[in-house]
Amino acid sequence: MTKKPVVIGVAGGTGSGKTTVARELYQQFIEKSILMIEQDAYYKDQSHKTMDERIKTNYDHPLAFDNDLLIEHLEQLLIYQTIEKPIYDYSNHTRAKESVYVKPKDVIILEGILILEDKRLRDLMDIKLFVDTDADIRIIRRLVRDIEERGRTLESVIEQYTSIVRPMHLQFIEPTKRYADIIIPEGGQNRVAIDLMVTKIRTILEEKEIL
Ligand SMILES: Nc1ncnc2c1ncn2[C@@H]1O[C@H](COP(=O)(O)OP(=O)(O)O)[C@@H](O)[C@H]1O
Ligand SMILES: Nc1ccn([C@@H]2O[C@H](COP(=O)(O)O)[C@@H](O)[C@H]2O)c(=O)n1
Repeated sequence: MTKKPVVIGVAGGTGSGKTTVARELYQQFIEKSILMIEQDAYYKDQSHKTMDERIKTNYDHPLAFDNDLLIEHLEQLLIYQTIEKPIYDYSNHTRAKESVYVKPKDVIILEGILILEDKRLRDLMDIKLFVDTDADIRIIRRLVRDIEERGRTLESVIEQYTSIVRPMHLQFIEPTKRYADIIIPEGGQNRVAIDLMVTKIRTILEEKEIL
């Protein structure tokens, strides 16, 4: 059997705890061979647009992402080739000038709001997770995070959430829950779900004779 990395998708709405879950899983396999890819790194480059145009962009629509590049990179990682992953700059709403070389590993964690929306991406995943957290908790978490880490104001987060993030979540993100193999309520604090996932990933790796 030809060796092939295991791909685990972690989807869910903004602030649901996707990154926290993905990092928990990452930590469990850090001694082995694991890497993490954030769909956010594949937001389309907007360096040719004005700041005003960038601020007004809908970042919660499937078309905001360069999934072609993301798929190309996943396919390279699946045949154990190194990729040059873009770095996203949330403060400037575009790709940073720098990128990062990512070496292939046996386990790939792919995390992002719309990773289950694109069938081509779903077809590349061995396990699909959806982190399910109530909208009130998600917006509180997002408010704090976007102000502390993404250079936003209270007013801008509220305006973006009500006009774009919420309706796009209902239209595009929530419906992808149906594609998940496992739905994880409350994310990173859900020890039972994390432990189950770790056991499952180990089994897959053993079956593939990777561990
Ligand atoms: N279970 C939790 N309890 C409290 N805060 C949390 C929890 N999970 C995540 N957070 C915090 O909420 C914010 C968003 O979490 P994150 O994992 O980045 O979500 P996502 O990647 O889905 O947007 C972060 O600041 C994180 O530290
Ligand atoms: N320039 C940008 C790009 C994205 N966003 C928001 O990020 C959210 C996705 O990231 P999470 O870590 O929260 O899953 C998404 O809801 C976009 O609205 C942004 O605000 N600005």
